[in-house]
Amino acid sequence: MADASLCFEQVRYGWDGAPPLLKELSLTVAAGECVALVGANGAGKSTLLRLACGLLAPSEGRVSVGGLDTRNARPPMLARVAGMMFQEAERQLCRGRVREEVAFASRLAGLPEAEVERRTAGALEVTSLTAHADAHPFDLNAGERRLLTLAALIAQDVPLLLLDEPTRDFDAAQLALFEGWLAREKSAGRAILLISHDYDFVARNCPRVLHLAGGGVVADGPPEQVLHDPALQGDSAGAAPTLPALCRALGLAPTTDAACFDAAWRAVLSKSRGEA
Ligand SMILES: Nc1ncnc2c1ncn2[C@@H]1O[C@H](COP(=O)(O)OP(=O)(O)OP(=O)(O)O)[C@@H](O)[C@H]1O
Repeated sequence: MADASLCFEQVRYGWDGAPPLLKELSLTVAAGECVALVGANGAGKSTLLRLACGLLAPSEGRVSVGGLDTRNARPPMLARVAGMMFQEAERQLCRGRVREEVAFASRLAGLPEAEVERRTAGALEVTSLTAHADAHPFDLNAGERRLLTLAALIAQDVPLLLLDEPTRDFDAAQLALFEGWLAREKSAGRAILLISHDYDFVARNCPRVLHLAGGGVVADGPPEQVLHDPALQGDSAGAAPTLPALCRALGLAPTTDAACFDAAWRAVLSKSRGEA
């Protein structure tokens, strides 16, 4: 897989007329990492993702993807390295048929038609959308529309994926499908930076979490650590993940792993039975 690294160096960015939203922000995401970006509403998470894919350019500092400086690289070059899923799926849908939407980026990249069709069929299958291939994207339900944006990214086959609240429209079956796909992509070495307010989802799927606040990354670590930062609990739309919260309430070491929790709790129970 091509170089998937993402690097922010001392990045500053402010929307027109507003005070700087991001200030001297530095971070890296390496190939094979699945990193969650969390923080309060308005902290600048979506803005950061747009900077990461080159839709926005930093006022100061440097953003690079796969070694390309986003300020200098041409959009077709960036599109070979990074793909983005927007927070509102419908905002990025631009074709009148599901299969056309999935094929769009590969066609734009000038791939041979046989390859475009192979990728499109594969992506529709992975996302369980084959039966909807000839539907209009706006005739899909919200979760299917979200899966359609995922299918388009799968067909684009880029090493770095930027996903803005990817799970927000999913029902339980769609979420399970998405988490299965995510696990396979992680082991294939794809780099993923995703925004989520669902901390249970983050705890299950992202070994590294970045907390964005005050224009910078204020915490960077495993979910057990970052998602329990009192500062995050105070200002975020999310809620502490259930399992570590339960561990804390029961006086156990926090874990996001159900089997570890089960073993620790059984040990406590058998100890208390022995003492009784
Ligand atoms: N297109 C825009 N034009 C001008 N200002 C914008 C634009 N998009 C975002 N902003 C400003 O940037 C701030 C941060 O927005 P952003 O969407 O990056 O935050 P966020 O952390 O992703 O929030 P949320 O969790 O609610 O999605 C907003 O409060 C808004 O004032």
